[in-house]
Amino acid sequence: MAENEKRTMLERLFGRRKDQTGPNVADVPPAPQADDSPLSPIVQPPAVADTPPAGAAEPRPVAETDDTPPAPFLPDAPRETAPEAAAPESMEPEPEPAPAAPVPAPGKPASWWQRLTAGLKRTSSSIGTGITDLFTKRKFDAATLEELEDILIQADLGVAMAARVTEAIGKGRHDRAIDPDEVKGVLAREIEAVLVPVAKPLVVAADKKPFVILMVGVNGSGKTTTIGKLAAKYRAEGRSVMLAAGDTFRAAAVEQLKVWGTRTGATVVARDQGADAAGLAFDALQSARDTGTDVLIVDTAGRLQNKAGLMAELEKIVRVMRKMDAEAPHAVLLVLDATTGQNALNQAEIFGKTAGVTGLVMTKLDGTARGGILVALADKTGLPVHFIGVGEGVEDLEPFTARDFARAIAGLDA
Ligand SMILES: Nc1nc2c(ncn2[C@@H]2O[C@H](COP(=O)(O)OP(=O)(O)OP(=O)(O)O)[C@@H](O)[C@H]2O)c(=O)[nH]1
Repeated sequence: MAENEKRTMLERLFGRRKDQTGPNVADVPPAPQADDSPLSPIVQPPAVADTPPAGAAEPRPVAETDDTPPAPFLPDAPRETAPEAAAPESMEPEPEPAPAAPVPAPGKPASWWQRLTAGLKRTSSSIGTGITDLFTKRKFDAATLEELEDILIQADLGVAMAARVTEAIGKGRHDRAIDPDEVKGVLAREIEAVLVPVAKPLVVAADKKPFVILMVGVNGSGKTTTIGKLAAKYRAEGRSVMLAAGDTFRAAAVEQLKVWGTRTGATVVARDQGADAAGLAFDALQSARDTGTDVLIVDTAGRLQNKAGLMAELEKIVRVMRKMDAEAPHAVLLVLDATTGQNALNQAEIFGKTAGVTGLVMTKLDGTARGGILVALADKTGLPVHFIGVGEGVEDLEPFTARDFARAIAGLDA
């Protein structure tokens, strides 16, 4: 790639003003006011006691939907083609999409490795096929190195990371024929080395009851879906779970959470649209304490009238919960949509500074050829990555493991 092209790419990737990214930037103030509206009646799970016990083989909520094709993205989900369209600026309620329900995809492979590789297929074929094409019947020289770097940049590994990996691959291999699998092997090792320090499980401490998880992220990033997947996971482990519908900005988000509550056997605490999210979180925490609930997961709005309003609301939620439990929330998970590409870096920076993010969940890795963004994130932020989402189904969320991810995106076997 020519120098000027690379500069243009650098500017495109990193040169944007911060205020052009993130949830909203308009400077229109009023944050939602506290209200006294009572908690809506707690939505009781249908038959929590009948829910499959720990270790139940299939946590899929609706087995009979197995033949249903995956639901399309909600209309407001950020797309790969329009990564900057993170959040419109209006306070007007958007048209209500049908609540996204957990949708097991038809004929999904059973093992995690198969699901992971299937989910990361777009990224791995872009990198893997690119490398195979590049190195078949060609020697390793400056031109192939440049092309390799381009392949990695296109997969969103980031310019700095791509340059580092390319350099490592090039070491001692100049002017000799090289097997594409050797290149993929070095690539996987380099990526794994970056990912190992951030691949940390989310430990639900048994002595924190409830263990409070606050979910943050821009609208459409997959917060509510991830909450549903987490609820299913914890319920399958035999824990009691309460969900607080803190995205009071969007009525459909509350409905969506209730669907997940019903399907996973988690209790849902909700209020009317526009209610004070911090008050709701406080009451949910109280209720979770009173009922001896193991895990409380608090949803939040991804879109408010502006970025400052959103951050103020998140700060208030944390402040208010700490009045009852000085250590709450015990985890603040930032949900990032992989299809937004480099914009995820800006979101990590903004939410990391203001919301006290303790870990990341990256969703929609199945919807992009640029899954390398997770490597760039690990490299730049060092934030722990707890889970990745590789599909809309309830089973498509798994703990993040460095080696598996690195080998999968390099297009190698387990
Ligand atoms: N393909 C794919 N789709 C996903 C994944 N995670 C979530 N989605 C879809 O992304 C869309 C948006 O997800 P939501 O969970 O509603 O996102 P949100 O962050 O709660 O959005 P708001 O409620 O608007 O703040 C839904 O259609 C989900 O099914 C994933 O890992 N892969």
